[in-house]
Amino acid sequence: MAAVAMRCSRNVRLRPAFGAAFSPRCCASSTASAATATRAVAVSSVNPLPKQVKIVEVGPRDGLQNEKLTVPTEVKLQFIDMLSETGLPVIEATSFVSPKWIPQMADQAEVTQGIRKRPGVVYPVLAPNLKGFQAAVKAGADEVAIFSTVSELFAMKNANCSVEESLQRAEEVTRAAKAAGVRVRGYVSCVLGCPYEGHVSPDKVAQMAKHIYAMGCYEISLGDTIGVGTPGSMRAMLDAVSKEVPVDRLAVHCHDTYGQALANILVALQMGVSVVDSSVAGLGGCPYAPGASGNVATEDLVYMLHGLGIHTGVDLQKVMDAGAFICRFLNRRTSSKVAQASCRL
Ligand SMILES: CC(C)(COP(=O)([O-])OP(=O)([O-])OC[C@H]1O[C@@H](n2cnc3c(N)ncnc32)[C@H](O)[C@@H]1OP(=O)([O-])[O-])[C@@H](O)C(=O)NCCC(=O)NCCSC(=O)C[C@@](C)(O)CC(=O)[O-]
Repeated sequence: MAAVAMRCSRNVRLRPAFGAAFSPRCCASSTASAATATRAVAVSSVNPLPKQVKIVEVGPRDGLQNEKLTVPTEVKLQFIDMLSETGLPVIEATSFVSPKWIPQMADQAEVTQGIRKRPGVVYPVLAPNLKGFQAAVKAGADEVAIFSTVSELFAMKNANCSVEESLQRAEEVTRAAKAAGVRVRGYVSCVLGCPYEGHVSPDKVAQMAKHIYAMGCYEISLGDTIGVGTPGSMRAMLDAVSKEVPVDRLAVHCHDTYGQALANILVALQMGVSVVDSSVAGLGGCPYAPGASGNVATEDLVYMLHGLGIHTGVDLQKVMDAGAFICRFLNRRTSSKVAQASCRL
């Protein structure tokens, strides 16, 4: 990795994430000070780092889609409303997929209709096919996301179709969306490895990204679905993809199975990417990607970006509060290292 040059910076003091009474599993005591300091540093690299990064919060969708415990609609709405107060510019709210496949998203219409939309915040929803798109629009969604993959076996397990069929479905959605004036984001899954097929060629990812971009998606999110990537494979993949799609139209979506997510994101930033997906408390994972763990935690991403002096517009404390809220409901420990550290665990 490139040499790190320190420069003068102000300390950032994180207040306690939440009180002991609020989350006893998480906080040892109400006096936990969580005095964590960060220094803004300049990372010298071939390309300058972006001054600003757009964070796409996927917690309410990717974060909850694989949870065993059914999360009531009111809890999801409170969670989304808390996230809306954090300064996050994009919050992926739910997915209009089959409830037989993803029972946790069965209340997609109620969630979409119930969000207290904050001006300036975008609330996309996943729509794998025309049926999902029409239901999403009927429920008031103003942006949708389609998904495909480079892996035949993953496409079959995840969406019960071939890659070709998934692209046909995506094409139908993007066409209908264009006619309806709805913006579409595109996901490509398994870009750094597939749970069924193993190694994935960067050129194949580049061709898929190009195809989906040509359909009219305004942004392509490159998913390391099972979190097997390394800074090396991320660099090789982005090298290939950025020859086909402008880098300012790319996002990265990193699961953290092997603990490489932040390192991979840093490489992506060095290569000019300035949109990053993340999930509060590190929740998430595709139910049809065995072995996948959660996404990079939004708290950890914000902490790193702010430490690099990169603007996000996000209030870390408020994100930690939203993470504590959902973890308390799920009765699970946060996967965010920053939230754990701030609780002095
Ligand atoms: C894609 C389908 C719907 C195809 O599902 P299918 O069973 O192949 O479709 P079908 O057309 O044969 O329809 C079968 C039944 O599903 C219904 N149906 C059909 N479409 C819909 C719809 N949109 N919403 C609600 N219901 C739907 C349809 O009406 C019918 O109902 P029935 O007659 O049996 O009662 C299904 O396979 C599915 O829902 N899969 C779930 C995929 C999913 O949500 N995976 C997780 C998200 S992707 C991900 O996490 C990766 C990502 C994006 O985060 C990035 C990364 O990490 O890489």
